[in-house]
Amino acid sequence: MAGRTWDESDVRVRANKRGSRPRTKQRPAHEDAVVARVVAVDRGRYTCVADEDRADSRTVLCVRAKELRRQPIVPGDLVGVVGDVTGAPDTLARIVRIEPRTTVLRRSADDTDPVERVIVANADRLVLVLATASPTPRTGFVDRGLVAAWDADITPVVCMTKADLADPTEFLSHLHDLDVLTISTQRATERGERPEAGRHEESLAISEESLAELRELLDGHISVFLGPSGVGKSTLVNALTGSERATGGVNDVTGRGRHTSSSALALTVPGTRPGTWVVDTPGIRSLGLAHVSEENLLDSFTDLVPATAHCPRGCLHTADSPGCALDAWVRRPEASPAAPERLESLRRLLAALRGVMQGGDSEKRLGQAIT
Ligand SMILES: Nc1nc2c(ncn2[C@@H]2O[C@H](COP(=O)(O)OP(=O)(O)OP(=O)(O)O)[C@@H](O)[C@H]2O)c(=O)[nH]1
Ligand SMILES: [Zn+2]
Repeated sequence: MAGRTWDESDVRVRANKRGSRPRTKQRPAHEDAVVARVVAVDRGRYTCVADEDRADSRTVLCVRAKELRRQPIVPGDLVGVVGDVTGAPDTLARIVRIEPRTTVLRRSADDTDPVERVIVANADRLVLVLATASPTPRTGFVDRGLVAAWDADITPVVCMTKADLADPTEFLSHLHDLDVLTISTQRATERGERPEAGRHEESLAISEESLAELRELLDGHISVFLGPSGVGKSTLVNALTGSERATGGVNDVTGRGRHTSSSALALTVPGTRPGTWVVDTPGIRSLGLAHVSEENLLDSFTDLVPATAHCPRGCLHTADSPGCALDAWVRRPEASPAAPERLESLRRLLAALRGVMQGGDSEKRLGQAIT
């Protein structure tokens, strides 16, 4: 079929007798649609898993119905699908409806494209992956990720990889005063040991204890993994999902040589219950925050918020704001040792957001400031 362009008219629409969608008055059309989870999007083709929580769950390749116009459909979305939903080879079904989303993870503007994009729908965990060492973990990445997660009503998790190389405790103390789930993972072999002879570095094994803990944390959730380059994110995702991102999985379905590098991909996690998904975000190293309001930004620094009650009215909370109560707050004897650094993070992010609002080269500035 190479070279041929499919469109909706190619689809033979056939009533589906096993439609599992509840019938409601609001949706008279497509009563026979089955509910499917979007797992990958590639040039107008949507790879979906129909009936994800049933024994007969299957992968169905879809196009979108014209009536959906240009509404984004992203991994994590639950959609109503009609047509041939058997998932048999060479079939193509049609997405006719996008179910209401519980959450939306956005990525805002980079400097060449001012449009804010939805990356993942319905995620309820944002796993910020950092390494204890090589590369050195940066608090700015975490602070920024926490803002993005809380702004989107998603529970953040900080995952420190390579615990075999260094002790994650000190870095994690940065999160001391915050309501954040943390976990650390490490390789299976002993510290300093070299990979087995003939074994490629990339196939490094993650310890079974680490994986069991992670599976428990992810069970029943839709979790987006995000991390700077080299932290071991792919190693983890591959170990959890059993997929080799660059080569396998969806490609069997879409028939593409390689998954498009910048889009997200939802993968199942063997050993967890149905409905558990890990969303890998290749190519996305950090989240722009241009869409986050200043108020939400401040609110996500829950450890610092109480101090602002003592600020003068209209305080901008910058280092040179007269009477800003934050400086004294982070130096209280009972404040966490990480507090001054958190304040710096907050001020960097505020400055970046304000730069954006004044019409600056947003993502670039945010990127330079934070990542
Ligand atoms: N010591 C140690 N090394 C690890 C661990 N996890 C991953 N690595 C190594 O870290 C390197 C980077 O791992 P990747 O999984 O490719 O990292 P990534 O975050 O996906 O980075 P990109 O491929 O740039 O996106 C590889 O050489 C891995 O073998 C770990 O727990 N301990
Ligand atoms: Zn202030």
